[in-house]
Amino acid sequence: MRNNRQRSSNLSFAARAAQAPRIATIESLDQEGRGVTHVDGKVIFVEGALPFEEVKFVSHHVKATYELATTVEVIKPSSQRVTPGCVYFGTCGGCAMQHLEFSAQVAAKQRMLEADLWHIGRVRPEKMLPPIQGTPWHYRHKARLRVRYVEKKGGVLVGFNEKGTSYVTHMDSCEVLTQPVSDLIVPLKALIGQLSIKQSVPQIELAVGEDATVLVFRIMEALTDADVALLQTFEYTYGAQVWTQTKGPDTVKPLFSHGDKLHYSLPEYNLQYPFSPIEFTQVNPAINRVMIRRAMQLLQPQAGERIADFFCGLGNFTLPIARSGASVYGVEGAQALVKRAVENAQLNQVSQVEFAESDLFDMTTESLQALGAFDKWLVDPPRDGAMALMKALPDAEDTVATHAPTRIVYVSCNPATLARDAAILTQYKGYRLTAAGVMNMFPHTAHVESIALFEKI
Ligand SMILES: C[S@@+](CC[C@H](N)C(=O)[O-])C[C@H]1O[C@@H](n2cnc3c(N)ncnc32)[C@H](O)[C@@H]1O
Ligand code: SF4
Repeated sequence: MRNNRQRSSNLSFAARAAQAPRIATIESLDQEGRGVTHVDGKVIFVEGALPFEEVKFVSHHVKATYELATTVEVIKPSSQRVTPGCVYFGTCGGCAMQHLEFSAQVAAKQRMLEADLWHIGRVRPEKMLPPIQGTPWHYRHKARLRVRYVEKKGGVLVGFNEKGTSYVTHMDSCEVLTQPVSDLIVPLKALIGQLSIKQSVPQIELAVGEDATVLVFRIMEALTDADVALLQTFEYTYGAQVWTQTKGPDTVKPLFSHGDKLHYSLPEYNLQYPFSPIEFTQVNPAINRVMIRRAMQLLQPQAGERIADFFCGLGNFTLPIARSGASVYGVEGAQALVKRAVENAQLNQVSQVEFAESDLFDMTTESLQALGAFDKWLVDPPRDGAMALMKALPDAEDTVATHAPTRIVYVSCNPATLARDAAILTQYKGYRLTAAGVMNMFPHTAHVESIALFEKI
């Protein structure tokens, strides 16, 4: 009893001590863009601090093995520290790295990729590819904006969540959304404030195509005639199409049935991609074009080859691969995207493609063999990676199996799962990791997008 009491009073003393400002030198950046330091052997993640800086910080979460802290003063700033370009940086959870010079962000992401490949996958790429980077601002063509009616904050909030909370940021603009969409935030707040159902609009999904912008209002109650009139005036005034979603994805539809369709294009391959606002498309179309060019350079598709595009979505890589003359088999888990990919192939008159709907997390050696042999693979999985697919490949010592591709180009949005899958490929399946590199698809966030080439030994 006495010991317990003593331990709890010691703990609260430790917690109190941790809440007093302390000083430390930052060692590195973590996967979320926070500074990392160690004090008395305990790791501390310091929001707002950069490597090599001396900072004064205060902990707000004290655990036995780690602490979460916030910078209260930068005593010795990094030479790479810059003034954030957005006034909401620090409060808004949408960005994590605006205080770090842009090219240093890309270098930090490359270090994160190399660290994961080594620490998780025990593999180093034979060659690091030059990073792919584009414009740092106003690149974002897809986003989900939260909406909240908060009377005491003066009405409706429209924006991203505040960092680490479920509160909506009090914001009037955004430096990473396209400029026309950023300019819509204030009018959207005014619009929703006038709706009879202003407390029943939890989010707006936005999608920007080359000729159209669509705002999908999630609505939990029926619109009145007066609401519809207000939304129509908004669409007419600002040129952004108003769509609604009442329940599941199949209830997404335009409120007023007119206007150009959403689409993006890949001029290098003479391809057009119509898409629906809630279908997966890459958020940064400029980087997408460069990424596809890089993927083609690594894959080297040739006429006469048979190539698989796993996690193919609406055919973003499938159709450019097919333009080489190779025949391509695209596999995707979402039925709507498979349908869209088939339509896109027809629209672009690409004939030597086939698409199939399948859950690739359930892939087995037998189901992979049943697809027939492929010369090469392109793999672009979600954050969970493609472990089942990698495990389904024949083992390195299996010299009889014929379905092992000579090249695998792996596009990844999560370096940790890429590294795990790289370990399978290099340790068990007889592949070398011949090249890897980062693509700054999401500037100012800590999100690391990368591409890797595996070649059969
Ligand atoms: C990162 S996206 C890539 C899509 C496409 N390659 C592109 O560039 O637009 C990942 C895709 O994997 C699909 N997906 C997610 N889980 C899946 C699963 N278990 N089986 C098959 N596809 C899946 C998603 O629907 C999405 O289209
Ligand atoms: S997401 Fe937009 S509003 Fe939020 S910090 Fe980034 S630029 Fe600013």
